[in-house]
Amino acid sequence: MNLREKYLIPNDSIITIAGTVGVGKSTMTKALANALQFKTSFEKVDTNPYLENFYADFERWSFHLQVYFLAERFKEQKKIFEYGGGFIQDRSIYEDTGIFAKMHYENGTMSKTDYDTYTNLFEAMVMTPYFPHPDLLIYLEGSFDEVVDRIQERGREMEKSTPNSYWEEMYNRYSNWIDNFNACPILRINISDYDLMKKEDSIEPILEKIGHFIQQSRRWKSREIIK
Ligand SMILES: Nc1ncnc2c1ncn2[C@@H]1O[C@H](COP(=O)(O)OP(=O)(O)O)[C@@H](O)[C@H]1O
Ligand SMILES: Nc1ncnc2c1ncn2[C@H]1C[C@H](O)[C@@H](COP(=O)(O)O)O1
Repeated sequence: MNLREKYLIPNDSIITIAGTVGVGKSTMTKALANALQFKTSFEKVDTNPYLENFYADFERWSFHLQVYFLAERFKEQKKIFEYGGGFIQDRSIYEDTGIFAKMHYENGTMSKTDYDTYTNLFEAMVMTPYFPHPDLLIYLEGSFDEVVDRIQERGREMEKSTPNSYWEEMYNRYSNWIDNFNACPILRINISDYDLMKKEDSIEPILEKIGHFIQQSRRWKSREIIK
């Protein structure tokens, strides 16, 4: 019996990993996909044509970057839909609007006109049959110091040279955002409760929780349909 069967995780599940920059989403995405033999949907950082410019000048590039991310994420959503699930997704589309676009608008680094255009586009794209909401959003959380250490350790120059106040504001916004998030079921995991680097089998308790959550939420959904 493989791990997916052992923990009763349906093979058409869609699991999204959310959390602030550097918290460990990509690492978790790889580990879960590997354990479950699922496909992955990653954020492409190296080939993003706007990201470096954006970090150098938020005001000039924030709208361009948001539209780029939205288009990329929408293509990924469409792919997940066409495959019929069985995916682990690195970061949710909800974070683009709920964290990044909002933060830049509220800080004055995205104009109201651009923010309204972006929000209209987001709403038009999300209200389509191509948009499968995930079965589960896994929210990774840890202390601010741990997160900043990981950003430094990973070593992307554009992030290392961004002031800590940017990461701190993002960290606080994430905490408020997740407390009010209700678009799909959430499983919160603290990064100090597992260590995928040193203990490979620390994925198993996470798989157990995922199986439990998805079973429960699918039972709920089928009850709602019967009603
Ligand atoms: N469980 C872990 N223990 C220790 N270091 C980790 C762990 N998960 C991720 N890291 C390290 O933290 C950094 C950021 O991880 P990454 O998965 O790229 O984060 P994200 O995708 O959330 O930005 C990387 O250097 C990675 O090797
Ligand atoms: N929607 C976004 N707006 C601005 N910046 C974003 C957005 N989504 C991701 N990013 C940035 C943040 C990081 O520098 C890289 C990759 O994120 P990570 O959390 O490391 O996967 O892109």
